[in-house]
Amino acid sequence: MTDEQEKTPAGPLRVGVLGARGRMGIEVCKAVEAADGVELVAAMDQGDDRSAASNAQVVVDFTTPDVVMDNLRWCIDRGISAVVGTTGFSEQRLEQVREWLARKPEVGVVIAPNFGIGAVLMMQFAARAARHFESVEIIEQHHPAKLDAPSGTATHTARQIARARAEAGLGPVPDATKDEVPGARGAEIDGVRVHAVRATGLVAHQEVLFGATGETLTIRHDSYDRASFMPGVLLAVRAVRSRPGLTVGLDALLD
Ligand SMILES: NC(=O)C1=CN([C@@H]2O[C@H](COP(=O)(O)OP(=O)(O)OC[C@H]3O[C@@H](n4cnc5c(N)ncnc54)[C@H](OP(=O)(O)O)[C@@H]3O)[C@@H](O)[C@H]2O)C=CC1
Ligand SMILES: O=C(O)C1=N[C@H](C(=O)O)C[C@H](O)C1
Repeated sequence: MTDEQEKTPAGPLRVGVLGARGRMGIEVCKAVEAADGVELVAAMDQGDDRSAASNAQVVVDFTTPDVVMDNLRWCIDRGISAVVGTTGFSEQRLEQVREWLARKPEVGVVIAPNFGIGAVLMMQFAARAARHFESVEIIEQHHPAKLDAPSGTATHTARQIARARAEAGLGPVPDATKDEVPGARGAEIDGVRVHAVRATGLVAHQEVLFGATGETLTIRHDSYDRASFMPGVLLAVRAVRSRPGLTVGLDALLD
């Protein structure tokens, strides 16, 4: 992209997609092609030459946790903003992205564990409920082709709940059970139990179960179709260049 082209006003926002032949990538390409004010300029998958996306102003990444960091570095080095749905972002990875961005202060990156508006609200409601209940467990349910467990959404939810519990001064979740079979009580993320279910027919679902004396509260979200993620993806694509630095989650974009 020459300086002259970059200065040219108006024109649709040029979007590239990485992971374009995957389940999410296919939906994203369709959504970008159908949306106003954005143009799909590159649809790249495994084995394609990524440099075809060099003229994009925003790259959307739905690939795999093992390649996403390399893709992000590539985008940031070229001054391309990025919207990332790929999972696997530990605190260390987020810190690494912040370091790369410090050298390119004009670039924006949005990394969201879930682009479903309902899912974002489900996580917010769970964080809000957390301080009122001594017990909490997360049950995430996905299609069996999903590569990672627990889901990025469940991990993010668990961390937010743990933070809210700590701020409220709650101790550990009560649990006298001894695992007779390893894994019977699920995984533990920051002290919150997370159970991952995989079954044909599912897309992406999560329940957060809270318990207190004499009552339970269940907060549940279901994505029945990957189209459910597209309003959030397009929102981030349109907003990312006006949000330099790293934005984690869609919350700030929905306010
Ligand atoms: N944040 C959100 O709202 C959502 C996040 N996700 C996450 O998005 C990711 C993708 O999910 P999904 O679409 O179901 O997975 P898929 O496996 O269907 O798609 C991933 C695609 O990325 C391709 N790929 C692998 N390496 C590269 C590379 N280096 N460059 C470009 N493309 C590459 C894969 O190719 P190949 O198959 O040949 O390896 C595949 O086509 C997962 O981490 C998932 O958890 C999913 C749904 C919603
Ligand atoms: O792989 C998926 O399908 C999904 N991945 C994301 C996650 O791990 O949370 C988002 C959504 O749950 C679908």
